[in-house]
Amino acid sequence: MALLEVRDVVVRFGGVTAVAGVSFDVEERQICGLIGPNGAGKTTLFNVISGIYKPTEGEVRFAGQMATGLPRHRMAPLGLGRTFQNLALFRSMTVRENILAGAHAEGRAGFLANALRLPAARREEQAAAEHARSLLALLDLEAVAEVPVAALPFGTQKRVEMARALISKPKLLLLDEPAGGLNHGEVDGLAQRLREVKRNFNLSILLVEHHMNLVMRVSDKVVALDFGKKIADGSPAEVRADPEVIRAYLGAEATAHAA
Ligand SMILES: Nc1ncnc2c1ncn2[C@@H]1O[C@H](COP(=O)(O)OP(=O)(O)OP(=O)(O)O)[C@@H](O)[C@H]1O
Repeated sequence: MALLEVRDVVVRFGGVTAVAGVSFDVEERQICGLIGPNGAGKTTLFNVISGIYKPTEGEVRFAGQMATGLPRHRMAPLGLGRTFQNLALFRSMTVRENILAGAHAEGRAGFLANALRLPAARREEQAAAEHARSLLALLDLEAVAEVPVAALPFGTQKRVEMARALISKPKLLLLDEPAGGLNHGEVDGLAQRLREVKRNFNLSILLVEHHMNLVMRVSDKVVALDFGKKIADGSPAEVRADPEVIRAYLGAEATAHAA
């Protein structure tokens, strides 16, 4: 059984069919890249998988459980972590505080135990602090741990967001354009970091990304969409050579040049 199963997902917005019956799987410990020209339906599908949109038809299963239509606060305990295209960090809080804020989804001790500072809550707090320390090291954030996020460059803030998503120990990490706004060197660093994160945490990653080079370098498999339909699904080499994919991208380029 695959970790994530997307089955016949359709999303309509009024008269617009943004996703027109897409199915694919993400296996355990797999990095899957979701690509496609502008308007292909990537963000819409990503929002269905992360629970922001309910599909018009079809379903998403996560670790064998139906995830479609679950309220968002029930997604993190299932093992789904995500980052956002436009960072969603607490800007006046420090890097460490932001990362720890992500640990709450994982907490089991409950509100009362936390309020009374019972031993179970204290143990959880210590474990989260320890985990935060290892994430600061892994994502090269130790030097800025006590700096408010607002004072940091965009590329560093993106690493903070990834650390915050990782502290809840997701089985599947959903990344929305992780390379967006990064410079060349930062994209190289990101490629290496994604592989390290997969190895260290034994998790799967689904990334929506415009940066083709990054997708082809880090993905174990790539799913390509065009006009809401899946046009290819395979290894990076297979998808890169797929005539439909080439046509979709060349067509998109020709349209952009004509505009
Ligand atoms: N909330 C909405 N209401 C109406 N139409 C929408 C909505 N969201 C997306 N669409 C339409 O659905 C289609 C797919 O959009 P989507 O944003 O999912 O594509 P995308 O592949 O993520 O594009 P991009 O690469 O430009 O972000 C587009 O035609 C878009 O205009």
